[in-house]
Amino acid sequence: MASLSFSFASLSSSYHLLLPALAFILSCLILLLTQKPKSKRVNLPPGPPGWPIVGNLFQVARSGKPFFQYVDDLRGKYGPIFTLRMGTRTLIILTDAKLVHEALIEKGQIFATRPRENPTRNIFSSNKFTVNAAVYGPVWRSLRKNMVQNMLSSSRLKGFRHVRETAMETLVNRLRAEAKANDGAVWVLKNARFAVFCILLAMCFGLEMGEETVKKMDQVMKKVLITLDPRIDDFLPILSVFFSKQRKRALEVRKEQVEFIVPFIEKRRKAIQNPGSDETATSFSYLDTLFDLKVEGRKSLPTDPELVTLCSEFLNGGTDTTATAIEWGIAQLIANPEVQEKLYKEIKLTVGNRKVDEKDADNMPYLQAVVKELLRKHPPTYFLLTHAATEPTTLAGYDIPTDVNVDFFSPAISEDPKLWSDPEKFNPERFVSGKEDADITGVTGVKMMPFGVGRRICPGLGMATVHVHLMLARMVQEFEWSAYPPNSKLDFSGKLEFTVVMKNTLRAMIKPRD
Ligand code: HEM
Repeated sequence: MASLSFSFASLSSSYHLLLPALAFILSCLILLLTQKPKSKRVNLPPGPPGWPIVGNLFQVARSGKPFFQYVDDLRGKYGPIFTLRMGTRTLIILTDAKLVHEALIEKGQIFATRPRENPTRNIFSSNKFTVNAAVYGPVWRSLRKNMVQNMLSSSRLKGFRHVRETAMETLVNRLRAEAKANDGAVWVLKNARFAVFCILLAMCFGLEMGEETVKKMDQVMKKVLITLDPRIDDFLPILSVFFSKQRKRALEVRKEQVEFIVPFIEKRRKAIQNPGSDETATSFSYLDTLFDLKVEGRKSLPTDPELVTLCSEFLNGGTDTTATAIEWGIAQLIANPEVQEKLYKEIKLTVGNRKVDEKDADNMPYLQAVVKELLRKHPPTYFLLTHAATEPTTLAGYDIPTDVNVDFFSPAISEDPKLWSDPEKFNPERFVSGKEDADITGVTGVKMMPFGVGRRICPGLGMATVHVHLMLARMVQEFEWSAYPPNSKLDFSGKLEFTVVMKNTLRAMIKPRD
């Protein structure tokens, strides 16, 4: 889930702000130089030399490269663990599977917390009152346990089967209608996103919602994500005086989010207080588990704004991540028609003429291999997964203080030639033969980490897997996918938004199967 990591996407565009701020920074530098040196030197991992106060911010901004590219280039020079100083923030970046295992599995408890947040994020996380943002401790345990046991366990998931079935029908119908109106061409991400958003909305609020409400809800969520994009003053808080307009804007967006979502919370509350009174209400929802949730160490129940935050986390956690996986998946099936054909044959052989059901995935080893390869090659949140240490510790002989971000750069692992044969190639066969299998939870060894590993591993892993298998299988069962414009070559470069999406949003041709 990308709200978990900094996107840095807008950093280069803030470059012009750095120069006028320089004078301000220099005066602070004088102050800094007059300070006494600290008694004990900390032995941090190596990294590019930076300037006082701003650290490596200038280099990153001036490089003109996307931040993930910049990080990727550094690992060639500094090895599997290195340090970047982004203003007042220190990032220690890990790019090696063994080190990830040491940090997140062997020393899992130490690296299970999150670093301090910037003020904007604190507003939208109700001061760290979400599973993702909570520091490792009682609040995190209570929220995570509730989400996993009451919503994401396999028995709970089964209860929402009808929601997924309806969403799949809607998806197929929308694709058919869009293709009919556009000579066979459809947008992939947008349609996949809509389908999964509808599923999560129904699970979250337990209310049937019309298309217009769904769209409005989506707009509100997107506005929040844009507001959360990091700004230069997140790294140089002394510049925050220049960003009062943006701070005011963040408060306005939060107000809009709360005012839009609270009426749905009230509607659901009334529906469960008076069963049968609301015909749009379904039998169970995430909200039902939150109304009376007793959180360890807190006397009060969650407030309405906190419920808004928790619902938003549920929706955001699973929407873009899953839709992004589908976009890359369809792109790979187009680029590798033999894989698409083999998958279609497996679907035909397994289900005959009826529609694919989510249980069918258990009997489709090739579908499972395609999805695993897809998550290896294109982990949707492949950028930095951000953790922090609960106590000072060491990794690879270097000191890891508690006030630094410990970031995991997962593509370096899932494309490591020491771990994978021909890692650049999209090749589901590697998983069919069993020669190159990988434990996706990382417990027995880390080779890929699309859902993270260790105590903070994505709690939605099971649900996300069901969604990706089902959606991909249905989309291939119903349609033959090819490039748009016909015979054109796909560009597989990515760009960092909330997740790592295709740089050129995928539009594809579909032909209904017989
Ligand atoms: C393909 C889909 C998904 C992908 C690739 C994905 C990926 C991730 C990743 C990489 C993390 C960070 C792990 C870490 O910090 O080490 C994470 C955390 C999280 N994800 Fe997902 N996720 C997906 C779907 C979902 C779904 C469907 C939900 C729930 C509705 C969800 C809820 C969360 C939450 C709450 C966390 C925070 C966990 C914590 O801090 O304890 N995710 N996810």
